[in-house]
Amino acid sequence: MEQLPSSFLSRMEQMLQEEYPAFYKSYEAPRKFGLRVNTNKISVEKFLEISPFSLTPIPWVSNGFFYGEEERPSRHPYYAAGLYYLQEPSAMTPAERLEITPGEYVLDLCAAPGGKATALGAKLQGKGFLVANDISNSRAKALLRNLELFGIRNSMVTNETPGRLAGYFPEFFDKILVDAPCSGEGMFRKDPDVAKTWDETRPEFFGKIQKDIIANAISMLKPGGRLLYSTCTFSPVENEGLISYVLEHFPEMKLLDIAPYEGFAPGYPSLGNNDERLAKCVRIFPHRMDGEGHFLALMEKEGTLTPSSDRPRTKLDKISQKLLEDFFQNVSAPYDFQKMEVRGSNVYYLPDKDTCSLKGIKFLRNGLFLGELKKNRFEPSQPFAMALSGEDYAHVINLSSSDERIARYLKGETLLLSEAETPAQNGWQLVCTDGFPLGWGKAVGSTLKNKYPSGWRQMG
Ligand SMILES: C[S@@+](CC[C@H](N)C(=O)[O-])C[C@H]1O[C@@H](n2cnc3c(N)ncnc32)[C@H](O)[C@@H]1O
Repeated sequence: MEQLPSSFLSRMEQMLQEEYPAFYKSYEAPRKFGLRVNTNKISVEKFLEISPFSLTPIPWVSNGFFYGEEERPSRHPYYAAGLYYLQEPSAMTPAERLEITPGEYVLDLCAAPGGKATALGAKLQGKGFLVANDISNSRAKALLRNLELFGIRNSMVTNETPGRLAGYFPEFFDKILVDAPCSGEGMFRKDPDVAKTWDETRPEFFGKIQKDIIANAISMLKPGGRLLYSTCTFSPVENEGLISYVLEHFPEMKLLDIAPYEGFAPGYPSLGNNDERLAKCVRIFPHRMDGEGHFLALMEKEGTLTPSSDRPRTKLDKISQKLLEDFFQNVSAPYDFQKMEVRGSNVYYLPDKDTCSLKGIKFLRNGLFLGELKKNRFEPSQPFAMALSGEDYAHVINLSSSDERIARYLKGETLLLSEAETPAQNGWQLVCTDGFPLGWGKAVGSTLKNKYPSGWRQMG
């Protein structure tokens, strides 16, 4: 274990008192590795039937599993098929404890690289609207990739400050997750570099940013809507202190109980403004359960929730409609042409949401990028392949996950098909592994031209 900052340790000793030796000792234990099943693509039961990994359930997360350090799930074809996300177990808790009903409008305000946004998107099951925002452009790109890999089709990825975003979405969302930038004290075991860059001023520094973020988040929450605030740090000012600020300045916000787990510890009223309600918050400590460290507070805004609507409202020109109809003859999944929008030559499938002006908003993607209209044809995109299931497209090349050609496909190589695999008709093929889409290929006889985009390829 790296040397931990002494002022951090003495603060933890004061906070934990007789529990402190167990907390300190937990840093000698190896870190825990977690995998979260993408229920947008596969049920937990079905995944367990096909999983090649040795998995143990994470008891407080319905679709989360521990895996051993020796396993390499990021190298398996199922990773490229978007069947799971690799995530530190305690970091799975915030999205798990924010209940989502398909059809709701959901915001993940500090979303990159998407550990929690992918979970929220999966819970929406393709219905409603997810805005996944991050202030950092480079991190927002990684966020978009993860949402695409997960096959989330009803999301918008924005790259805004919370203040500007609030101007577009006043009292708009049913649910909001604020997984705030923080001093990261819960990451010291997982990532020793965080401990090296930490200093005593970090909690105060982040505390100020968090106040601005939460105030804007509250303004975007519908009356009756729910907001979950989380951090991966132990410092009081960023946790109970921040929630005390909310209770004092936003009387319309009340704290709710969080679905219990025996390893959770309650928030400490004495570390905030002594308001007893702070005990409804949850603290995750590494000596009490198999997670690195987190803080959660679930709040509701006074009022009655009004349902979100889902009006489709686009109209395609005749030529685009014809080219899309030709391609979609082979797609059995229900895609509604009234939700397709052409921008330049690109075609997008828009999320189910009410019309509101988004003029000037900085975004990377609104809806699912379906593909491109060329002169006399439609070319499907990689994110579209990831949003389909193996049964959704008429022409499939299905390779076993143990087939050596999968690694070559993911590197962008042309593949040779056996006689039995060669399709009767040339053209677009959905390349799958064990029935789960990886991307597109184009068959010309027994040759499968590779359409896996260069930006998605795996090197080495
Ligand atoms: C804890 S990380 C989010 C992790 C993410 N929720 C996940 O599960 O993968 C916090 C994020 O907040 C972003 N951030 C930093 N300052 C911000 C600000 N002032 N407003 C909004 N987001 C901010 C960072 O770029 C970072 O991606």
